[in-house]
Amino acid sequence: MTVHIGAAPGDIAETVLMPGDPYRARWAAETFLTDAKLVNEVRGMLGYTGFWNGNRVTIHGSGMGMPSLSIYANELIRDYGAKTLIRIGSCGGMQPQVKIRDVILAMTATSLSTPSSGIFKEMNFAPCADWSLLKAAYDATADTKVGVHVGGIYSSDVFYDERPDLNEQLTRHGVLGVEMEAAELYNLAARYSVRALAILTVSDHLQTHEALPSDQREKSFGDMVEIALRAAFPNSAK
Ligand SMILES: O=P(O)(O)O[C@H]1O[C@H](CO)[C@@H](O)[C@H]1O
Ligand SMILES: O=c1cc[nH]c(=O)[nH]1
Repeated sequence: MTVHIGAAPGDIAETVLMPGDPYRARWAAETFLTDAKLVNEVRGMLGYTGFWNGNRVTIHGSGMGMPSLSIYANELIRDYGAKTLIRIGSCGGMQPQVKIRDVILAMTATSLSTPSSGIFKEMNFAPCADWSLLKAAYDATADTKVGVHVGGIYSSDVFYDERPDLNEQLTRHGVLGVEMEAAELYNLAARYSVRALAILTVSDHLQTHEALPSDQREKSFGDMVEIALRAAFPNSAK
């Protein structure tokens, strides 16, 4: 047990899928895993461990924002031995070719600040995805019908943004979408020599102002979960 995770030692798999929303964790575990067991519910942050095609996997919420993600990712890596962490999140589209429900594989994540900014100080560290996971995820999209984009995203500290000028510059520089956790996940993965990738489904669009309702953000992102599982276990027969 840690301060924020009630799981017993050994209850967490080496591969962890991390949605921001704990109810998305429950939905994904119930939909994709066999023998899924609830291993954490401290503060309502649900975590489940079960099997996908015989492979042991945990699906655990991160909460919203990098400070929250940092707590869970630190404890999962340092106390429970997680080795592969894949964020399965929602994001806002920032380019015209990025459509609602498309999937983004985040190669890198720009940020204004992260919980690691205090360590990096004046350095502009470039957090990036694990190449083997990114490639496996891209390969896994070959059979999907959803639109897929690979590139940079923006990890914002805020959802209600008062700096439209920043979004303008990010869009101008090809950033595909905005969310709130990936940059710190990539920082922590680099620090502790584990693998990380953020896979995001576009839930709303900053230019068209289309938006999916919250129940669909919780329960309808099956393509993304399937891509994440196939990326984590590329040799597993489907
Ligand atoms: O859908 P999740 O994974 O929570 O991700 C996105 O949604 C939340 C904001 O609504 C933030 O956590 C953002 O990163
Ligand atoms: O952080 C987020 C997540 C989804 N959509 C957004 O616009 N921002």
